[in-house]
Amino acid sequence: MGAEIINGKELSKSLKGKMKKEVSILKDKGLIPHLTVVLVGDNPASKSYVSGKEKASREVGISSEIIHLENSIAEKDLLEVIDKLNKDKNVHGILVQLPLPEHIQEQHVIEAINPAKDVDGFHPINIGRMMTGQDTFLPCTPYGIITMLKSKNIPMEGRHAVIIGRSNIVGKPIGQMLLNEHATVTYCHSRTPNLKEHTTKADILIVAIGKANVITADYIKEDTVVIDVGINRLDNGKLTGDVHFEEVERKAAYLTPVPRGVGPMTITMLLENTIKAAKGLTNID
Ligand SMILES: Nc1nc(=O)c2c([nH]1)NC[C@@H]1CN(c3ccc(C(=O)N[C@@H](CCC(=O)O)C(=O)O)cc3)C=[N+]21
Repeated sequence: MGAEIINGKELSKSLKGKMKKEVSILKDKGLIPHLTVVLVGDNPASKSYVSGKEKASREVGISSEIIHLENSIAEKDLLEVIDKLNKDKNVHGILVQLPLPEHIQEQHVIEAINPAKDVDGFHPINIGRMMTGQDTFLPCTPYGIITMLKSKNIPMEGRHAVIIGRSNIVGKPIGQMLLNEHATVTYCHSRTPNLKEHTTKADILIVAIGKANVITADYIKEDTVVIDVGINRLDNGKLTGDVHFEEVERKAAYLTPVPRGVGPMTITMLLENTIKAAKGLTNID
């Protein structure tokens, strides 16, 4: 037995193949989707994610550009850069890599992006549209998770989804999106007493804690679908998730690996959102 592994890297590959065809049709019509990524400072993890986004864009024929700014840039100067991109007709998608330096308020930056170009889906207008079930840019990581579940025809309707983590970019939105798919949703977080009491009732368990290997087999019942959103770099340089893979693999029905799980899907959904932005399909002004 053992869990079926949902390989995000392979699923990404097949989705990117389809997108490549779509982009080439758009190009024939004179429309080249363009993504601008704004990177502030020299955080090594951010740099590596940004180059992953650039590589994936290239693979499907999306034109992408990185604007690299000094760590010391003033908030008002960053907002000016965003304003220029908002006004540039050739820029369809804008992504400001997070986290930002401490002297910059992330929320100011997120709210400065034109919602019609907000391919991260972080703008309050897009969050509101997502919560009310309207067509919009869905945040990439949760969108990737839903896409992984659908790729395996895993039912969500009436299932009990338990989420560990309540960040604005993963925990909160994945709960809302699962609710839109008619799941019953429980949110857990760092102040939840008796975490196990909740996780052992989950049909679908979304783990976004940010601590290596904490979810062991005793946290789940048999046949749970376990989605590991954690990315932890160990001292030996290896990447690992929040889920103890070997233990949970023996008990779960499905499990996503780290690496090659949710991470690559996050980038792939960003490409989907960029194509959507280029086509101007969201009815956002
Ligand atoms: N505005 C903004 N939008 C984001 O979407 C965003 C962000 N800021 N800040 C940071 C997080 C993190 N994130 C990841 C993307 C790809 C992988 C990924 O491809 N991971 C590979 C491994 C990559 C490696 O080896 O380092 C994998 O899991 O297989 C991981 C993490 C996007 N984020």
